[in-house]
Amino acid sequence: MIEKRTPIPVGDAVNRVMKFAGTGKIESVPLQQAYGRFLAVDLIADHDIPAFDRSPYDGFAIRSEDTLGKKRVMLQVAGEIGAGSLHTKPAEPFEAVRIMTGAAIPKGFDAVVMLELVKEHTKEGKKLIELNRAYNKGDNVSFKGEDTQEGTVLVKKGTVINAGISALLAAFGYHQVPVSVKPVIGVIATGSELLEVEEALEPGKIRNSNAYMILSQIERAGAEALYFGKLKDDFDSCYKTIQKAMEQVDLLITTGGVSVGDYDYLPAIYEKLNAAVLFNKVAMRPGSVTTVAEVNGKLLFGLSGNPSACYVGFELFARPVIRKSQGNKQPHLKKVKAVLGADFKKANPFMRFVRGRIDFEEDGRISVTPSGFNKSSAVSSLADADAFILLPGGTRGYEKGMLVDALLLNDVSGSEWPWENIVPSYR
Ligand SMILES: Nc1nc2c(c(=O)[nH]1)N[C@H]1C(S)=C(S)[C@@H](COP(=O)(O)OP(=O)(O)OC[C@H]3O[C@@H](n4cnc5c(N)ncnc54)[C@H](O)[C@@H]3O)O[C@H]1N2
Ligand code: MOO
Ligand SMILES: [Mg+2]
Repeated sequence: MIEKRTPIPVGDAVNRVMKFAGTGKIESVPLQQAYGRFLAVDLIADHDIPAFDRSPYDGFAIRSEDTLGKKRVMLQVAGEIGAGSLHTKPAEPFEAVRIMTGAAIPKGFDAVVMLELVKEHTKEGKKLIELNRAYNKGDNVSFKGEDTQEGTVLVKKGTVINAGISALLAAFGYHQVPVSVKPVIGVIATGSELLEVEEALEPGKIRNSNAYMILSQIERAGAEALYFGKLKDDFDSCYKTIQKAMEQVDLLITTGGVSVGDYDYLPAIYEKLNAAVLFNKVAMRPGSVTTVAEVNGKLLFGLSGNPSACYVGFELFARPVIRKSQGNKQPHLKKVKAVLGADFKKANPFMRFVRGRIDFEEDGRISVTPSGFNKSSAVSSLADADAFILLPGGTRGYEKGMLVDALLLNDVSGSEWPWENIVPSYR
């Protein structure tokens, strides 16, 4: 008798898995290696930016009171400073200092005149400038703290470090950056039909594409992959390799062998490992066979052998665990509204995650169109997919032009649990 599996809703399955997302350790890495990592502390401004009033232009620092109510005024140039240099001589009435962009406004001066608005003269070996209007205090000054003020929380712990955050880390002196240690994710492909990438095709065999797909997905999710190779559908060798691999990783992903076929050994392996199966059937397409089990607090993901199902299973269940374990507060795929670019007239009781491509239309709308052959076994449509078209299960199909939800695959900002209140647009 074939074992009967009870499908659970996607949301319930995600919640079950997320309970086991650990909290990772912290390490310190050189700033140049911090891009893409998860920041492990709040980044708080410990000084104002700018830290001093400075000139936004190449020109002259002046005392605005010397120009008050005047249409024409001559000032004597008392010095010259580039960015990084200081002018420390006390300011005298009717003096100006030639100043470059970024240089600190010298004490006693309170406005800047752009070089282009000044006429320069020399009289008895002295440099003079002529202004043709009055200036107010603060004219053309970049003020201390105008960008950000001391004490401001600029970036929250758990955020993925982007180029802008790298700039802030540098600005606040983070030569070494505290980041979450990347979890190590093991990958094992199972299947007697699998050939190595470099092997020639043989009748009935296929090349192992899932492993390399998952290795890339692990990298995109922000973890470290450890590849254990491919295995034949053989209970003993699969059991031994999985058991040993579990000791070396934080989380293990297998592909294939989780369904009900004669050579689908993963269910029996979970049993022998004394693993608690969190679920072995999810009400979704593709990826309904996705199984997750837990041994001694470590998760074992049994992703489907079918490439599209495997891909979807990773993004829905493994990605958020990887991100949450690094302190990220928005570990799930970001959800946006998009106009459906194709018909899905056949109703399906399960929630569908169709691989799609996002386009920004000229009228400002976002559209999402299937990226190709749409079966669980499809591999070609994954190449062009940058979103999942989320089609809730129900008794009706979907038509081109309807507003649907799409989950973004390349976005790093992510989302808190995004599957609340998903209502098909025809309701
Ligand atoms: N009687 C039933 N049969 C099947 C059911 C079911 O409920 N009852 N579920 C189907 C669904 S849905 C899926 S999805 C697949 C899942 O199968 P497995 O996870 O057990 O995977 P395999 O049987 O090992 O392989 C399935 C398919 O994928 C190809 N494959 C496997 N590994 C790779 C790889 N590394 N790279 C590329 N392609 C791979 C494999 O050759 C098979 O074609 O079961 C259905 N059957
Ligand atoms: O797990 Mo299967 O992918 O539903 O086709
Ligand atoms: Mg199978």
